[in-house]
Amino acid sequence: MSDVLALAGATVVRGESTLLSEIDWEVEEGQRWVVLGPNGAGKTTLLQLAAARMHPTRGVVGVLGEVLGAVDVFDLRPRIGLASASLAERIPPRERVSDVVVTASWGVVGRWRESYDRLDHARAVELLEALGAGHLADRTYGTLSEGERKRVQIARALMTDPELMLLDEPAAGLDLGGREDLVGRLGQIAGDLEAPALVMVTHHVEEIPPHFTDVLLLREGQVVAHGPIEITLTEANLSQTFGIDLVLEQHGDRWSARART
Ligand SMILES: Nc1ncnc2c1ncn2[C@@H]1O[C@H](COP(=O)(O)OP(=O)(O)OP(=O)(O)O)[C@@H](O)[C@H]1O
Repeated sequence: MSDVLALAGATVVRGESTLLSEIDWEVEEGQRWVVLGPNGAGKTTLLQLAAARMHPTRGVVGVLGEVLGAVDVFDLRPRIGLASASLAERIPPRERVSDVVVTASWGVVGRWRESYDRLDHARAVELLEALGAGHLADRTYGTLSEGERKRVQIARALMTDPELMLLDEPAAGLDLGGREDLVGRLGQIAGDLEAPALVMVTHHVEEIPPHFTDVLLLREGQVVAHGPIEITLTEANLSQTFGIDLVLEQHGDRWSARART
């Protein structure tokens, strides 16, 4: 199995609820995917499967050539960069920003080992600089604004030089300037041929960065459509996904949507 992600009939059931139903999805090297869908569609659950942090109830989930259930997930997880709100909540507010980034190489949150390689520290600062957050390296995480925290989380997710990078609503809670800054930076990462395969979850087409290649539209745990953005992100598909008649517009390499009036 050479795909970055290969899901076949992936289904997640909790109690009476089916969170994901029969998902077939393949992500290949070099692809940059956006996962779009309304609240409760199952986007975070899908990302949890991709992050090897959840197993499917039924079906097969392949991650970086390994099948979940037949691999030690602790070997797999360092190969995956994940930035999510639930992970961010676990970062101690008093942690120094450069430590928040560098501890990713140990797969831990919170600095509990004293000896990090100097090279790790240099890389952490380099990544922070690439995200426009180099000047924050010596601050404590709890003192940062939401936008600054998002940039630190992304630097942290890149720290292990992952083969797959997963971003769960990276622009949530940002003001317009912060969102545009982050979308621009994510666009730069997406345009870098050396960057890992990317999967970004969002509710808003306005947050799709330039250079993203593919989209998966999810509604009530089921795939509405998936494939190259240019042919899959249509008014009809988006309207079906959100259950509302939408006008979708493309402006160069960005998108916007609003209800049809
Ligand atoms: N352990 C659980 N038991 C039952 N239902 C659950 C469980 N975890 C999640 N759900 C439900 O599964 C559905 C999908 O949740 P998920 O967080 O994946 O959606 P989402 O698309 O990421 O939503 P949002 O955009 O609001 O973050 C939701 O209706 C949620 O309430």
